[in-house]
Amino acid sequence: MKIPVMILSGFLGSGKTTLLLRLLQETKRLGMQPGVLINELGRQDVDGHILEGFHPGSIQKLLDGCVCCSKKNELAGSLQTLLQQKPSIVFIELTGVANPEEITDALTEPGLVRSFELQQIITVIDAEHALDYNSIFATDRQLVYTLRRQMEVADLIVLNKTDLAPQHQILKVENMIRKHNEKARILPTAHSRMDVNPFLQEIYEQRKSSNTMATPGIRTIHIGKQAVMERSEAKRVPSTAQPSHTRLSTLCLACPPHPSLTKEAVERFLGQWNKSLLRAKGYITIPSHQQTYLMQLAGKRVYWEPSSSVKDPYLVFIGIDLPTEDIQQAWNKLYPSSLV
Ligand SMILES: Nc1nc2c(ncn2[C@@H]2O[C@H](COP(=O)(O)OP(=O)(O)OP(=O)(O)O)[C@@H](O)[C@H]2O)c(=O)[nH]1
Repeated sequence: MKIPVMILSGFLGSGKTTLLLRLLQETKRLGMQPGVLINELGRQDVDGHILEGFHPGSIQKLLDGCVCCSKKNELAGSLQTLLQQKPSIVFIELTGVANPEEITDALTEPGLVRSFELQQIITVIDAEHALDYNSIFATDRQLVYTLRRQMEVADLIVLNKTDLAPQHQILKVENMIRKHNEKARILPTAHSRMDVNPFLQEIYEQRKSSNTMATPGIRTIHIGKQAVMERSEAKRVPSTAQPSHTRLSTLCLACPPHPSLTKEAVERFLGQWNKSLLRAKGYITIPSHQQTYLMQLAGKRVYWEPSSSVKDPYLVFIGIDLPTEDIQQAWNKLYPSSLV
């Protein structure tokens, strides 16, 4: 029986990892064995740390590039490694700038098609910021194209961060999504909180009975109480896909503890680069609190979450035309590591 694959797509910071955690909690509850493939643009792995404790050994990481372009050749190897763990389901969390159809294409290649079967593409949309992206990225047509494809090829759209957007804005985002995808169910959520059991229960039952019910080209998707039959090939567009991004770059800053490192100072530093900075995340130890935090800049918001300490704290920046050298120099000036 082929291993079902669930792809999680959606722009940077929309809530993919938050949803992945929910899916993993439910797979654990059902006693299923998940395999996870995480792809991150930065060299340092932030999401992998967040998932620590979940099924160690069954997480593969592809760092420092996007699996739909520069890391594409490594996708098959990572999936083959996961295969050795005999997972009952595989989740692939894409980078925020990945075009999911590139991965669906890769899954149909000879080395993988016999082992894996695409079950579902879930795209997570940030209700607070989605409407701004078209104007923010007006000059980067490839990125606008990618964001559109993320919506168009989705089977389910999780409209997340509804706690941060007024109702009239949520309706506008729904209309925008509908223009790009007439069929997919749109599920408004906060903190990617949704009932993931129906997705997994069906797979669990299928694998228990090893009963291949699927008619070729048709799959049954259960969302909540609704079951939708649809022809999968209708949405699978063969590779006219383009690489998903052009001007994106990443930077990793080392953050050894420094006496003047405070949350406020870090937020001021992030604000300095807000023209080009799209996302930042990483681990920082604040000496005055004697505490390490997972810091996340997503959209215009900064989140601080207490975390267990990490060996070498770091921050990953992701942005368009990011002035990486200027940022590095400014950081070194503020926090020379020799002062540690
Ligand atoms: N207020 C609010 N915060 C959220 C919600 N969902 C996620 N967050 C926070 O937003 C930040 C980014 O969430 P992630 O789940 O890491 O987003 P992501 O899509 O995986 O991000 P990338 O992997 O960088 O693309 C985290 O600090 C989350 O706690 C939500 O619905 N409401």
